[in-house]
Amino acid sequence: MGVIQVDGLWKTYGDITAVNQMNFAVERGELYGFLGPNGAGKTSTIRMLTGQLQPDAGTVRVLETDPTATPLETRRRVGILPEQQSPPSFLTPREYLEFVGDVRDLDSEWIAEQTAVWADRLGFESKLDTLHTDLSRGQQQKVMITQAFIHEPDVVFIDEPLANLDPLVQEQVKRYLVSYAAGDNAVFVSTHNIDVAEEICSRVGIVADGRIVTERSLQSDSGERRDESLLELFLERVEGAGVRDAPSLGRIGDRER
Ligand SMILES: Nc1ncnc2c1ncn2[C@@H]1O[C@H](COP(=O)(O)OP(=O)(O)OP(=O)(O)O)[C@@H](O)[C@H]1O
Repeated sequence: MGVIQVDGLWKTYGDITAVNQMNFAVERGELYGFLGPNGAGKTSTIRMLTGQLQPDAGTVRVLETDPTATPLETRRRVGILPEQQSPPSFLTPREYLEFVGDVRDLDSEWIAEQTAVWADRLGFESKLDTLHTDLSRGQQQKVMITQAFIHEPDVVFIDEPLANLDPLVQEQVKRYLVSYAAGDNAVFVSTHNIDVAEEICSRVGIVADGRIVTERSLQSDSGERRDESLLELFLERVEGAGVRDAPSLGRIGDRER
């Protein structure tokens, strides 16, 4: 069984089927990219994997916990960087990371040390005692990345990890994600950035209309990365699934062929 195991997952909102018989598994050591057009069901899936949303059917296991039955246990053991979320405006990064450490029962000295390590790594030392409301979007994203990793979880879920980051920090974060997964952890990244997925992911699942339409390993057996374009595969599979929200993809794909 994978550290993330999804079988027959199903979620509807009224008449809309957001997740439709989704199946996949992620193993330790993988940096798994979850790719799909707008409305494909990625956020709904992540929310069910992290105990924030109840499925209508199917089973989900994360580190052998059941996030639908014991969401707090799952959330204690994983890191989560949700889509477009900011740290609380009325706290500073130091206060917020202390709070995160408290919630996770971590030693306060250790959290203080880790806060310094992460502030140095991502370059927000000078902002540690500034209210989040006075930080830029990118500086807030650095704090959100820190809270997802600070307790060294075995599994991390990240929605658009590089949003708002400058190119230098993007490179650092990409390298960190690769090395973190390689350290016998699993990193699950939802992104629209196909180039980044192709660069850092060891495997991707392409989602369309609420299900995985294809999976691809991005490393050959010899460990070399493959030559075929992930963008081409994405366009072909998403169009093949007849996705409602992607009417212009054919034109983009035709131009590139
Ligand atoms: N709370 C909700 N109520 C009703 N419909 C919803 C709700 N949340 C999502 N949906 C619908 O479910 C479908 C899947 O949405 P979801 O947010 O999971 O997609 P996504 O792949 O994360 O999209 P994006 O890439 O645009 O963030 C969409 O059609 C969306 O409109």
